[in-house]
Amino acid sequence: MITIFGAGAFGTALAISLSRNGPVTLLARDPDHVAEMRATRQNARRLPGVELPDNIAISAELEPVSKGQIALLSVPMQRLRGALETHGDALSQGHLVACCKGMELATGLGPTRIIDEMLPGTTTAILTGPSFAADIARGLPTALTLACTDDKVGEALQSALSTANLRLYRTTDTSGAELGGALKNVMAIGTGVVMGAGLGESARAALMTRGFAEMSRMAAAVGARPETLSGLSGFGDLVLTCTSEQSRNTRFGVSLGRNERFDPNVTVEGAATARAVVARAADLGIDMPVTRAITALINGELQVEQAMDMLLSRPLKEE
Ligand SMILES: NC(=O)C1=CN([C@@H]2O[C@H](COP(=O)(O)OP(=O)(O)OC[C@H]3O[C@@H](n4cnc5c(N)ncnc54)[C@H](O)[C@@H]3O)[C@@H](O)[C@H]2O)C=CC1
Ligand SMILES: O=C(CO)COP(=O)(O)O
Repeated sequence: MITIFGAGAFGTALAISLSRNGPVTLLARDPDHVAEMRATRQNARRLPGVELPDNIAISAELEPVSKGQIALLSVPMQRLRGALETHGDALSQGHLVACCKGMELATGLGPTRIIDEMLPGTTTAILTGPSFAADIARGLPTALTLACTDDKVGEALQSALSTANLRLYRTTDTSGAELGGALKNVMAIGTGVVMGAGLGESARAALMTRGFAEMSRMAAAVGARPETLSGLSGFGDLVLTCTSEQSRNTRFGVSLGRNERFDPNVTVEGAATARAVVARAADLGIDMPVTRAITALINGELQVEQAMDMLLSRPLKEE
């Protein structure tokens, strides 16, 4: 039995996909949400229009996870620590797989580092890569990265979490995998701004490419492997997120580029993460001008024209 903690779009999509392999428990924190999903066999709040198969048990009560049992943590990044503070005891025996993308604002840590800090001694892993929840839920073909520092556990997780339509590639480089997923969301806000402000597809390609250079720079500074960044969790997810309006980060950026309001209830991981990345880059002593410009736009400190001037007026240099 796999436990999925967090009944948002992604947790629900993973529950649907994994229910092909066997029974799954999907945990929502709001009892009314649980009642709704049980009655309608849909998660209308987060992933409307997709049926929840019968072998998904829906609950608001987290039963203690037994030794070696798999638990996926699919809550937004900035909520992960709080969720572990509340439910750490019940989760501590399991193989925990973070399913969130981002960097914690207060500490600059990624999800596997937070799990390590909160539950020392647990084997942690992260499932990340290019995938929209709606695609996974519909059973469309998807490939993701499963990163786990313990390769034996990683192999078991890879096999348990792959399905006929969901193909997992394995690595032990958790820091590279979580960094790629965090930074691509920041770049997606930037490319959204470019498209929203009408700056064109050429500018979008330039931002993605120079953004990828910054992702690689930070990855090198923290000891992540370059091939992780050029794989599904880095380059792959950058391409998907920056080129599709299915992405909430992209849509948020488009609104920003058009000076339009954006629904504050929509999860936009890249916004808080951008601020965390700027602080982390300063600590590491690395230059990330694209990230800085995007963060200033998010913070309302720069207008689009000023951000473009700032980037375009930098000294010319070698690629
Ligand atoms: N939606 C997508 O297509 C994908 C999302 N992700 C990642 O998955 C993570 C979750 O995103 P979504 O599911 O899309 O967000 P969402 O906004 O659809 O849902 C978030 C869910 O987390 C729950 N939650 C928040 N705090 C909680 C807590 N303390 N305890 C229990 N539940 C809590 C909320 O009630 C909500 O149901 C994010 O980091 C996102 O980047 C990754 C790949 C695809
Ligand atoms: O992570 C995702 C795609 O891989 C989902 O992107 P958004 O969070 O921007 O919707």
